Amino acid sequence: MATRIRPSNKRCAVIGGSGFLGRHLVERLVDRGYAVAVFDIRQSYELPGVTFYQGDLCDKHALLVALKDVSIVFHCASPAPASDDRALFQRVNIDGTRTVIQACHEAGVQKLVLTSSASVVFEGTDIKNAKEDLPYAKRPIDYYTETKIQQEKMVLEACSKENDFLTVAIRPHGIFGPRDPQLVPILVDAARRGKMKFIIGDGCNLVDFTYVENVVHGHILAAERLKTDSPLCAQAYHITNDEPVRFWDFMSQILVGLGYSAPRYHLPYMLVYGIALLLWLMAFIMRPLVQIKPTFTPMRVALAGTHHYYSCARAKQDMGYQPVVPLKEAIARTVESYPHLRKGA
Ligand SMILES: NC(=O)C1=CN([C@@H]2O[C@H](COP(=O)(O)OP(=O)(O)OC[C@H]3O[C@@H](n4cnc5c(N)ncnc54)[C@H](O)[C@@H]3O)[C@@H](O)[C@H]2O)C=CC1
Ligand SMILES: CC(C)=CCC[C@@H](C)[C@H]1CC[C@H]2C3=C(CC[C@]12C)[C@@]1(C)CCC(=O)C[C@@H]1CC3
Repeated sequence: MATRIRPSNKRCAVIGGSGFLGRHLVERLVDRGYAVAVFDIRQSYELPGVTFYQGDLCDKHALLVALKDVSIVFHCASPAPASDDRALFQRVNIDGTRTVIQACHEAGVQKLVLTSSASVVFEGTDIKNAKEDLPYAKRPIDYYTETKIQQEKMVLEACSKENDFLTVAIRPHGIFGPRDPQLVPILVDAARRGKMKFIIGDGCNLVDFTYVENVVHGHILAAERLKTDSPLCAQAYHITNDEPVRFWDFMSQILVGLGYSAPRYHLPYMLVYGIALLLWLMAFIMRPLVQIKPTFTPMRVALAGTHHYYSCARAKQDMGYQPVVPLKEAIARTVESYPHLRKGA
């Protein structure tokens, strides 16, 4: 029988614990009796049982203070994909993750759980029910993804049974839920500016949107099942809701739930992609003179108009993963949690 960690004896750290996913993870860990250290460049809340350490993960000395007596580290810090800042992604996701690994070694941490991303294999074209053995994208869709690939490789390569340091990577996709600063706010902003009338393509493309509590569940299972003799060592796992949904149906359900109209008019995918590419090029050329942030980036159009959904069979098999909140319930909870974004609010 598999041995179970006794949470009350365990101290873990969540790097990026002030963020959307990180905070949900911290709350669940506290519920399960873990003592949690949060390490983040900002502190966004307070919670009994949680100690906050404010600092940059590129600073090993600051990290070492937070990792004292910690046996499990969850690394879910990253600059936001929308920042599109190559140097920042390189510094935090690559150099910073190397520093996290070094700090883990020096502090005697036994397990490192990385929040990677399913997009490490996405090149902007259809992905249907992909397993984890799909090769990394040769042409990643943006700098963020480029650095997530290198980050994942680095963490998995650091796994060493001899040195009693085990690592695993979780690849979520399209995380949503209460307090998410990205998905729902971007969507509502686009609706309020009259930009959510159109469906890109035929509207049939299937995508994984994953409720944050399911992603948290996957992380905690991974940490607790990661053992020297388990198949999880140095592996990556897709964690999804296991209910791929039409991208535009999902968007429509959120919009209608918040009182906005669902998109109705179809536009050809290639036309919109071409326009987005042109706008991106213009913004790039004019960068030295003026900073423009177009809503329609080629990356967003690709996300909105292609299939991208992933199999979580490996997580089911190796760690007994099953989503704990089904999609319908997850959408209802999410809509409920944004009263301030309702139409007319
Ligand atoms: N939101 C999504 O749909 C998906 C997210 N992910 C990954 O999940 C993780 C968490 O994402 P979210 O919670 O959505 O992002 P978030 O932006 O809400 O949280 C990231 C946290 O990292 C912190 N951080 C950033 N740079 C830091 C640094 N140099 N030192 C210390 N802390 C730093 C931020 O202050 C923030 O609190 C990220 O690694 C992201 O790549 C993966 C797939 C999908
Ligand atoms: C599944 C997955 C990886 C989701 C990531 C979340 C965001 C990338 C999406 C959240 C809101 C989406 C959105 C668009 C693209 C993708 C998102 C930013 C559009 C810009 C697509 C073109 C439109 O018609 C407007 C959309 C607004 C919302």
